[in-house]
Amino acid sequence: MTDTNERVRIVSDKTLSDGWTRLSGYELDYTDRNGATHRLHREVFHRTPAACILLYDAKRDKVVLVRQFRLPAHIAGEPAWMIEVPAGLLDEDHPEDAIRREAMEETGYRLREVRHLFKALTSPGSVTELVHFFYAPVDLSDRIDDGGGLAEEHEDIEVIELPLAAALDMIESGGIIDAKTIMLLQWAAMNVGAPR
Ligand SMILES: Nc1nc2c(ncn2[C@@H]2O[C@H](COP(=O)(O)OP(=O)(O)O[C@H]3O[C@H](CO)[C@@H](O)[C@H](O)[C@@H]3O)[C@@H](O)[C@H]2O)c(=O)[nH]1
Ligand SMILES: [Mg+2]
Repeated sequence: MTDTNERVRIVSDKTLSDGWTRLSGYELDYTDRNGATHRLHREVFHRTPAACILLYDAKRDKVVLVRQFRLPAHIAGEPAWMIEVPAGLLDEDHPEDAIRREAMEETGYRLREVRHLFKALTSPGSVTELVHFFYAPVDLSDRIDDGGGLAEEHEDIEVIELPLAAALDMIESGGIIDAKTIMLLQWAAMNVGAPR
């Protein structure tokens, strides 16, 4: 197998925008599978890593989800108060520490056992964002706070508890259109939920 790094030489990296997310314009020399080298221009959004989690109460057969306004969904013409699994940026923390913090801030659940499932690049053609996926079993006694997000960041997060089957149905009906949420609900259907 060819060392793919030998096929890629970054020639330059120019910052095109440096707001909440840095946008770079790269020039690179890319050698294709036939051995021909081409100078390419590619733009990359530098997002930092994130984590998300499926909270599942097996006794009640319910998943714990959050609903919040997402401007990019609004701009894309999709329903913008999106139903998602709890998620957040790592902010330099270890992924498990970060997801415990985010679960508490957004849902008020204090997690006991947390399982790392897998990681995924959410949009690898243009964005560096790597998301760590977690699962935690919960029950009602773990909910020690209201959640709702951080007031100082103007987070306005509603906690929604749904039967797993109802959440799965919302994927098909278009009520849930967030990719990481769809992935975790489908993982649950395959691994922990009651057979449908
Ligand atoms: N989008 C955006 N958010 C901003 C900005 N400035 C500040 N924020 C704030 O940054 C915070 C991020 O909250 P987190 O809970 O850490 O992240 P998240 O928004 O839930 O992000 C997760 O889900 C996204 C959508 O799937 C992912 O894109 C993201 O990587 C992560 O997984 C929010 O309070 C948001 O208001 C901005 O310019 N743009
Ligand atoms: Mg969040």
